[in-house]
Amino acid sequence: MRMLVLGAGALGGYFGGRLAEAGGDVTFLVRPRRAERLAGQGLILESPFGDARLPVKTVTAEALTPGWDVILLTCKAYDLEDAMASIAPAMDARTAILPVLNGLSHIETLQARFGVERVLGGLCKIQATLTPDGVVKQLNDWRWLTFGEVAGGMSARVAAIEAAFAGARGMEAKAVSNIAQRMWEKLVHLGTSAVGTVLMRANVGEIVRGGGSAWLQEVLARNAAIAAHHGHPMPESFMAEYRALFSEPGSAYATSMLRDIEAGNRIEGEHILGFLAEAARRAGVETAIHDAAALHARAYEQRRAANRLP
Ligand SMILES: NC(=O)C1=CN([C@@H]2O[C@H](COP(=O)(O)OP(=O)(O)OC[C@H]3O[C@@H](n4cnc5c(N)ncnc54)[C@H](OP(=O)(O)O)[C@@H]3O)[C@@H](O)[C@H]2O)C=CC1
Ligand SMILES: CC(C)(CO)C(=O)C(=O)O
Repeated sequence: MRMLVLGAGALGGYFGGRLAEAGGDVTFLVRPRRAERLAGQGLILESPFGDARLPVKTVTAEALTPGWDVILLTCKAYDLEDAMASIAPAMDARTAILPVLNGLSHIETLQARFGVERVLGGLCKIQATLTPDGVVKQLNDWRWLTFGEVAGGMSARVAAIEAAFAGARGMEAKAVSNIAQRMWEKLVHLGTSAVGTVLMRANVGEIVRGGGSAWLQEVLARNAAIAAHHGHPMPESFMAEYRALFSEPGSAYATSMLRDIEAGNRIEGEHILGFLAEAARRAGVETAIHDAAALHARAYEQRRAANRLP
């Protein structure tokens, strides 16, 4: 299976790197600065499952030609337009796009551009980051890449992707028959942790130790109500797992959005927090907390644009 990975950041670097390490046919579609760094130092992974420094194949957008089975799309939501323009020359009738972005609305955007049949659903449960010196760091043992046909059911192509990743260490890739439901579950999970950690500028343990466990549970309940209104009720087993996750006083759990804020980077505020606030309004769920989180993200972006970050 020929895989093109757009982006060699936290997720692209980690999952693409693990597949390359296992002998998979992987090429990274990167911008010139990252291409230069990868050529110089290789792709460096630091992970509880074993570190690696790998020579990897790269290509830049101008040199891209068709002939890929899968494009693993790992950009941030604010780069989606540019990423779609970059992958367009790679697309042909056999190519499936597997996006791992958080959120939901990118699926329709990709379908509108490339056709419904070209786009898979996908999500990741992992905590990883790209350090300023170009190292992909996995921060704990979360390692799951989950994907499937947006319309539901299994297919030869998603089974083939699962098989391609089978030998890769430090990750578990799974094809599922209900990816739409699973993406809503991820949004409820991420929505709770992003609203919580971004509004409080603290990790889950710090919020809980500060007396915020009940508040996090309320955010979780509201996100579940939003998902239910949109046709995706959360199973009780899911709620039990995340009620426990959001009550742990010792937890160091934080989101990629909080890490980006702390590093002064752009964030996916509208794509995740703005989307959730709007979805809450449509669902008739009390919106005050979601509105505050979305506003907080917008105010952060304003401050960043004004060059006034500490
Ligand atoms: N990090 C995490 O722990 C998790 C992240 N996610 C989600 O996964 C998605 C990706 O996040 P993450 O991996 O952290 O992001 P990163 O910023 O670490 O990586 C994204 C990469 O995409 C590259 N990119 C963007 N546009 C293009 C383009 N047109 N051509 C080539 N490369 C491009 C960027 O390259 P450049 O360096 O050139 O800008 C960047 O390196 C997000 O939606 C995030 O919310 C989900 C679960 C966990
Ligand atoms: C929910 C979480 C923390 C884990 O995958 C995530 O998606 C993120 O940090 O962006």
